[in-house]
Amino acid sequence: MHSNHLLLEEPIRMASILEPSKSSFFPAMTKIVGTLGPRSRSVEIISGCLNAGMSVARFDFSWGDSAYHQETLDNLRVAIKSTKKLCAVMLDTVGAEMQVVNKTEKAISLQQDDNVILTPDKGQEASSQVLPINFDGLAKAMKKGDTIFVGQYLFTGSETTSVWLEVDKVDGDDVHCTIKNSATLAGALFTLHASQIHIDLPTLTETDKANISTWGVANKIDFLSLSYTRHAQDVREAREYLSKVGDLSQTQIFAKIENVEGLTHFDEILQEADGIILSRGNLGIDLPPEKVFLFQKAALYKCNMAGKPAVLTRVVDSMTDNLRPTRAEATDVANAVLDGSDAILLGAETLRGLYPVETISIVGKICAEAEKVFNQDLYFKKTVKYVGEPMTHMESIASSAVRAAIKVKASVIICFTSSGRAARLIAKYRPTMPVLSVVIPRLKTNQLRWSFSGAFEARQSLIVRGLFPMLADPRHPAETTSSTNESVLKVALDHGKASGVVKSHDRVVVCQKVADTSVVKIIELED
Ligand SMILES: Nc1ncnc2c1ncn2[C@@H]1O[C@H](COP(=O)(O)OP(=O)(O)O)[C@@H](O)[C@H]1O
Ligand SMILES: C=C(OP(=O)(O)O)C(=O)O
Ligand SMILES: [K+]
Ligand SMILES: [Mg+2]
Repeated sequence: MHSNHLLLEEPIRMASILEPSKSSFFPAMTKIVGTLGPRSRSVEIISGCLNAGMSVARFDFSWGDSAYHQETLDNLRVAIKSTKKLCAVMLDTVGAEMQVVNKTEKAISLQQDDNVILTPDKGQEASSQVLPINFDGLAKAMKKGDTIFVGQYLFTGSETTSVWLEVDKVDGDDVHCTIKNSATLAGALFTLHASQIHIDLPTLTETDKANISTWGVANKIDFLSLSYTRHAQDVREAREYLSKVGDLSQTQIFAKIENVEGLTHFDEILQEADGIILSRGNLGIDLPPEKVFLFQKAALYKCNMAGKPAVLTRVVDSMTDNLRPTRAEATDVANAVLDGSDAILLGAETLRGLYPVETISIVGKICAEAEKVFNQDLYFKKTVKYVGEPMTHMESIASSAVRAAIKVKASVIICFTSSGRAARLIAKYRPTMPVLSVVIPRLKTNQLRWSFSGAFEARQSLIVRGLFPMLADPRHPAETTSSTNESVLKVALDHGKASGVVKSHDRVVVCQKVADTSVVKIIELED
């Protein structure tokens, strides 16, 4: 797949664009996070999603209760077993999300130029005249002329179920608005977005804490997607909560940047978080449209240089109802890869869309094409320069492994790792070939019982571009003697051969520790 590496910066023979791509053992190096919901919760559909390339399943607690999500997760577990595809689990919080309280779930018609009142009085029934909301402080935050957006949960922006409101006046706790476009609010949940204001709701709400301490702990979630992260302190608090709530000290926190407040504090949030979700759904409304791309490019660059995974949302909204993306969407997915995304997160497309499996498959195909023309050479130089000298030993080993693998046209890099850190560092240099991260379990104790580490670390690499985890047999102790190293390497190579990623006579770069010394070695396979 990497031998015919093209560069956009060099003249491409136009006819070569038409040449079909060779199929690979995995759909793409870029990962796909799928939100599971009504349209994607049967074992059959989830299996389809896994086979199409979904490697992280997102459970969004803005919607549905924990029993509902548990049923979906149980189905996911069955699908993982039968497809033999690994998949990590992400719990997405509600956070500081404003919602319309519509207990009867009756459809509500709103007419352009009519008036509607937003009230925190949840006792009132939702109607064309009044929309009760879950937030007391809206009136304090709004003034005449401000805009408010009300949309169906995971609104796509192209549907007739979303409205723009303009604030006329604030009256006590109520906000009086003029409706700017006619729409019918139909569906289970409507969220509200008020442009560029501070919403005085906690980032981790009581509901979120309850969901994490029950569902999250019971299911040992790999990732917490922290909605509406606005400050580094939000991440610190979430981390503290995870460590005291049960066995979740290993859960990684992905900060969702969804508004201008989070954007303003991006650098400090990135330092605290394990990864970033660029939530273009909400952020795309909070920012002027002409600025969205700039945030995307700047944020992805920062994540890349920090070596932390970046996930981009809302790429193929129109596929919620259609089998093909628009041209703009198809191009957007490719640009996300060229800009440095690790993963693409699908929301409405998989949750309530008509074509969850097809969407994953098409997004994967676009990513794979973009990866082929990603200017690795330029990226590598930028990264090395950014890191500066003297490099840490590990950084130097990781970058050298990638460079060697490219120079000898290795088909794969095999990286031994226990914490996952070494593999992530290699991924940071964006090798053009897959990295098999061989996670060596470590025996650990919490003073009550013994267990092996490794499962979290293996699943958490499922969100990093280019990393493909493999959990080594715990009977191989994590001692770095040459005989244990050799036997694990043999298993890894057999695994690589069985899955088709390595063939006879291929070159393979191996990154491991022998005794106390980190080594990068190049091996040439025989038959
Ligand atoms: N159990 C192991 N056996 C052999 N080599 C290992 C093992 N764990 C890590 N390494 C290698 O040791 C070096 C240091 O990795 P380090 O980042 O300290 O480990 P980890 O990835 O577990 O955090 C890397 O070259 C890595 O590939
Ligand atoms: C993914 C997003 O958020 P959510 O789906 O949680 O509303 C987004 O805003 O892009
Ligand atoms: K959410
Ligand atoms: Mg959002």
